[in-house]
Amino acid sequence: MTDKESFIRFLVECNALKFGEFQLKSGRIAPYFINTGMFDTGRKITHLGTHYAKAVHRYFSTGFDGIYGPAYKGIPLCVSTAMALADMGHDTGYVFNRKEAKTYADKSSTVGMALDGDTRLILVDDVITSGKAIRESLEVLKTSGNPKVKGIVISVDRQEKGTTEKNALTEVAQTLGIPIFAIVTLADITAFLHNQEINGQVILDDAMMEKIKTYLAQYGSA
Ligand SMILES: O=P(O)(O)OC[C@H]1O[C@H](OP(=O)(O)OP(=O)(O)O)[C@H](O)[C@@H]1O
Ligand SMILES: O=C(O)c1cc(=O)[nH]c(=O)[nH]1
Repeated sequence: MTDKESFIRFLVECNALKFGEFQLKSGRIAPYFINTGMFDTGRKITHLGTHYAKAVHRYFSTGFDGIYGPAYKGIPLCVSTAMALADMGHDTGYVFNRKEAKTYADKSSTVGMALDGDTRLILVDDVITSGKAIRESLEVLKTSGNPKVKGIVISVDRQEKGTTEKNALTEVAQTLGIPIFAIVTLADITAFLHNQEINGQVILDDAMMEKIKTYLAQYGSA
């Protein structure tokens, strides 16, 4: 089994990949959803952090000072990635933002390592759909020391349109000049799961595959 296949299997076994009908942040109604909140035990989040740490190391080596995870789902992602990187011999910082402003004691809008204009971060997030969340999370940093974001690693590129017809990941990478890498794409997921039995069950059958194709006809952009 390839690394990508074992990651997809892990998504399925933790129920982090669901098929059905879901409203997304962008307002799109999608036939599938990735919920990294389902990595809800120490073992699962450790395993997830290891996948992210390997990807961060593969694409960015040690050229960064910390891992930034946008709230909320990015919080366990940045912590578990930093822990896994430390286990791999690269002790690095981590930081996440507050979604709501805090008005007393430590009022800063980020929690974790100190940030300044020389800090080099890697942003980790769960998925990219339209790219809105990633753009918003980069804005937050401008008023929090203005660190440099050297790259972005996500679990799944849903391979959808951004603000134009272009793929959201490519659009964000090009307009912001930040390289983005996904552990897997939707195409990897469908290629592996279509009519494939996992623990005795096919979760992506022909009918669901048709729904995904219909959705992609409207929002897809590979
Ligand atoms: O590319 P986009 O169209 O922006 O969509 C993807 C984003 O939407 C969700 O964020 P949300 O703020 O809903 O996440 P949370 O559950 O972590 O608070 C998800 O965690 C991604 O970050
Ligand atoms: O676009 C979204 O809002 C979204 C998609 C997805 O697969 N998972 C998620 O948490 N959010």
